[in-house]
Amino acid sequence: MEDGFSAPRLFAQGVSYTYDDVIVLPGYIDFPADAVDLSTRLSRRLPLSIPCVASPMDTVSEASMSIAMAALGGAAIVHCNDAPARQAAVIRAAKSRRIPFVTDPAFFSPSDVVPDFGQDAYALVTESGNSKSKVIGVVAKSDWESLQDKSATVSDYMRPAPELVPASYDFEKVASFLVGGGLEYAPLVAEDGEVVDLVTKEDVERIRAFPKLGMPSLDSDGRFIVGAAIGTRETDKERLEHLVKAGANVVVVDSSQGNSSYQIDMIKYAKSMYPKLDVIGGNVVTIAQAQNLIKAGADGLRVGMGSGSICTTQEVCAVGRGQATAVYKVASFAKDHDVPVIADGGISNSGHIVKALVLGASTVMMGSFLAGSSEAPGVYEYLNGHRVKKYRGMGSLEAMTKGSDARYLGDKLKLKVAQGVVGSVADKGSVLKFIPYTMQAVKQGFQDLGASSLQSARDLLHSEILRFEVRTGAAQVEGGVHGLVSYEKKFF
Ligand SMILES: NC(=O)C1=CN([C@@H]2O[C@H](COP(=O)(O)OP(=O)(O)OC[C@H]3O[C@@H](n4cnc5c(N)ncnc54)[C@H](O)[C@@H]3O)[C@@H](O)[C@H]2O)C=CC1
Ligand SMILES: O=c1[nH]c(=O)c2[nH+]cn([C@@H]3O[C@H](COP(=O)(O)O)[C@@H](O)[C@H]3O)c2[nH]1
Ligand SMILES: [K+]
Repeated sequence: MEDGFSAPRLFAQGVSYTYDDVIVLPGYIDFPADAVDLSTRLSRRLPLSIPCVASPMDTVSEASMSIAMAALGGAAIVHCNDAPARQAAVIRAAKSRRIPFVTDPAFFSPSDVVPDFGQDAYALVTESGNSKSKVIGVVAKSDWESLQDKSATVSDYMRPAPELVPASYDFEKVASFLVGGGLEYAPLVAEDGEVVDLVTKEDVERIRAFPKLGMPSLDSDGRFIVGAAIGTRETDKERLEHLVKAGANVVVVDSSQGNSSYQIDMIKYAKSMYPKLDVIGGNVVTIAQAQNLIKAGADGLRVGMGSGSICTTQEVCAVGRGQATAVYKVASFAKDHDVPVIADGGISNSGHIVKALVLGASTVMMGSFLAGSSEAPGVYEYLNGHRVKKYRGMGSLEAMTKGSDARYLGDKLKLKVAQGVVGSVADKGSVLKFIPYTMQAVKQGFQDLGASSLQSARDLLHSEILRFEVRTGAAQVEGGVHGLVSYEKKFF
């Protein structure tokens, strides 16, 4: 007897469904959750060990996020709401190290007086007071605080030059260098002599308290894989050159509606200039859009229009698609061309990730899910007693105005209409902690539906063994916490 709907039948009803509308029926379990393999591809030639990608947004993805996501086995796409040289510098910073965090220490010169330590316990002293000159000592904030004579120069109370660690060392190597050597701190130094960071014993302890890191995303030189966004203007060709020189492993052509002559030309240009570079196109939500971008040479597709948490496109332009339908339709088409699909936007819990992957996506791209982390750009603020970080749409007036110098140069006379909002999200701590828990939850979801890998989920989907149903409003209420006077929702 038939039970539930197959995906083709579910998505052929003329209804735009999103993740919360659908539910996956359980399958048969004959393996432990830990055996679920979430390894995948970001684009045709770029493998990842977890299906997570950080959005190219200026409140999400810069160096710190790129490093942490690559260390976890995912990736981040550095946003392009900045001058090309600045975006390239972010890529270089991310690729200059193999540890999963950035501390961004202060640099002083020996003649400095009244140094500003910021939040740091230590700062580096170099010959000319910048990262490009030789390390000659370290100053501790505590030493400065206990100084009687505050007019002393840094050279009067600095500690001797510390032992240096090559920036190519990964976290475990740096940790054993510090701990094994009984050291308090050590500067990370690149091959060209530039000081990349200062790692302390406290950093090592903090990272060791997080779940153990899995297989990081590394390029053939053993450096972290980092992606970058570009636009579709003439000036983006020059940006692309900067990014490729900086070592970007993949570029995402970043438009809300990717099926345009502008984007098709840009994909063709990028593929002809840099044949070894994977180029991801988007955004798309239909088969016809996907077809054009694949024909132009796209190595990956970003799917989602209006599904983002900060996104007002569907309200403003009346165009878009429910995200579950969009992912299923585009992924079903793209698989026949061996083009991986990124389900972009609308992810607010691990169940959404399971649904996106089960419907054919190879990865999920997340903005709001990551924007409250310590790795996202910006500082924490307090709002009605909650610790929050700012999160804004790249189509919000604020972001458009900020990017106007770079992105909208020449468009100054055009009327700008926002397709996004500015808001804030709750502090979530480090992605190095909550992404491993999220991945464990995704593995449990895969186990419940009887899929031990992304490929096996896809086989179940296309053989129509995997069954779905639409949830009514009441079923959605039932599926959430209900009927309690009060409760606390703790994820891990
Ligand atoms: N995923 C989504 O649903 C949405 C995402 N966004 C995000 O907001 C940001 C801005 O997106 P868009 O507004 O789509 O930026 P965009 O730069 O792709 O497009 C802005 C406008 O410029 C036009 N344009 C693009 N290239 C051109 C060229 N070479 N010559 C002449 N005109 C050209 C486009 O047709 C469009 O009217 C992106 O980061 C995007 O990801 C914005 C809205 C929706
Ligand atoms: O309509 C939009 N207006 C915007 O201003 C905007 N900025 C980002 N995005 C898209 O939203 C995705 C992130 O969505 P989430 O916060 O739901 O993860 C991102 O990855 C983008 O695809 C926008 N969409
Ligand atoms: K939305």
